[in-house]
Amino acid sequence: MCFACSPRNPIGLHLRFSMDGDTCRTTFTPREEHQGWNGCMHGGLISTLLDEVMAQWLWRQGISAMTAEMTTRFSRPVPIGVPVNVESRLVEHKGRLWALSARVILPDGRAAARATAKFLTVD
Ligand SMILES: CCCCCCCCCCCCCC(=O)SCCNC(=O)CCNC(=O)[C@H](O)C(C)(C)COP(=O)(O)OP(=O)(O)OC[C@H]1O[C@@H](n2cnc3c(N)ncnc32)[C@H](O)[C@@H]1OP(=O)(O)O
Repeated sequence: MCFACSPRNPIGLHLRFSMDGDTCRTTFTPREEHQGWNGCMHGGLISTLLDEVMAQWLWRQGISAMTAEMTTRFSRPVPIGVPVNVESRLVEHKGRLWALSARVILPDGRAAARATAKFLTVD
């Protein structure tokens, strides 16, 4: 029962994804229970959004892969109650290794966080 995407996980984020050309997208509005710093979404949960949108890009191409490495830059706070768009793209693919990038975008179009990650295909 995935914490990020399962509709049956009672404490999950219940994210829903779609492909838009070569981009995987989701939206999320953080609530009080997702707070870290006062009034802002917890950074670990922002990382979850970024990790999941990249994993889902792969899943939607029929690729089962686990996150092997991820780097996140938090540029601006994500305020509680404000909807954000989250998107990912493929950067590079070599053998079992897939490199992707992702962003969390505020309603004014500015990126609040960016990540790059390496995924390895698993059986
Ligand atoms: C019904 C709906 C279902 C929905 C499902 C939605 C799915 C989405 C859910 C997703 C949830 C969200 C996502 C999550 O939360 S995924 C969960 C978080 N991630 C993990 O738990 C992963 C833990 N790690 C592992 O299990 C293993 O380390 C893996 C499987 C990743 C690799 O262990 P494995 O034993 O298989 O491979 P290897 O170690 O021999 O390495 C093989 C080669 O790769 C090279 N290498 C390794 N690492 C790196 C690196 N960082 N940069 C560059 N290269 C790297 C390495 O040098 C070697 O190269 P070479 O020596 O052969 O040349």
